[in-house]
Amino acid sequence: MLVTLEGLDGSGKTTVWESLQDRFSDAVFTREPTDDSWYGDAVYRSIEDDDADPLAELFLYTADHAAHLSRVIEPALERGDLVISDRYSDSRFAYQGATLAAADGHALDDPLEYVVDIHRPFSIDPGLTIYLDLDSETAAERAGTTNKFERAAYLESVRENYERLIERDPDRFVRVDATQSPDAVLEDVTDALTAAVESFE
Ligand SMILES: Nc1ncnc2c1ncn2[C@@H]1O[C@H](COP(=O)(O)OP(=O)(O)O)[C@@H](O)[C@H]1O
Ligand SMILES: Cc1cn([C@H]2C[C@H](O)[C@@H](COP(=O)(O)OP(=O)(O)O)O2)c(=O)[nH]c1=O
Repeated sequence: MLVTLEGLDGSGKTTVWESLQDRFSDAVFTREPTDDSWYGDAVYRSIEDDDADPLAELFLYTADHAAHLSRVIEPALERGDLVISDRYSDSRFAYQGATLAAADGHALDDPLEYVVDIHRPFSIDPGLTIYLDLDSETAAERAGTTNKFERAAYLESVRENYERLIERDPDRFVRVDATQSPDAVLEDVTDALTAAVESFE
C-alpha cells in the first residue's frame, strides 16, 4: 500500500515521517524530491534558482517522480511492502499548479488539471494521503523563509490547490490539524495509517 504525506512547507511532514520510522519499522520510507539520485539533484538546483522556468521545473520534478516510481515505489509495492512517502504527486499538482498559474506566457486554462493530466498515463495513485493542514503564515514562519510575506502569499495559493485536490478525491485524504503539538500530530497520523493498513489487509 502506498501512503503519502502532504502539506505546505513547515507543516511538519518530515518531523512526522521520521517519527513513523520507529512505529512502522517494516515499511519503506521514501520522499520526493528524491535525495539520492541525479534527478533529485537537478530538482534541487532548480529550487535554488530564483529565475527557474516554471514549465521546465515542472518537468524536472516529474522526471524525478518517474524515476522514483520505477526504482523505489513499484518494486516495493510488488513485494507487498507498505510505502510511506514524504511528498508525492499532490505536491506537483498543488505547487506547480500555483507556480504555473502565476507565470506569464503559458496559456494553460487550468494549470492544476494540466499537471494532473501529465501524470495520468504512468503514475500510481496513493491508497491514502495524509494532509497536514496548516495556515500559510504559520507554515512560512516555521519553514524559516527569508521573505516570509512573499512566501506566505504563494503558500496560500498552494493551500487553495490542496483544498481542490481534497474536494475532488475526499475518500483518499485524511486531514490532520498541523497546528497541534508534534506529539498530537503524530498520534493522529499513526491512527489514520493504522486504520488504512488494517482495512487494506
Ligand atoms: N506540530 C508542530 N508544532 C510546532 N512546530 C513544529 C511542528 N512540527 C514540526 N515543527 C517544526 O517546524 C519546522 C518544520 O518542520 P518539518 O517537519 O521540517 O516540516 P516540513 O517537512 O513539512 O517542511 C521544524 O523546525 C520543526 O521542528
Ligand atoms: C515534490 C515536490 C516538492 N515541491 C517543493 C515543496 C518545497 O517547497 C520544495 C522542497 O521540498 P521538501 O524538501 O519536501 O521541503 P519541505 O520539507 O520544506 O516541505 O519543493 C514542489 O514544488 N513540487 C513537487 O513536486
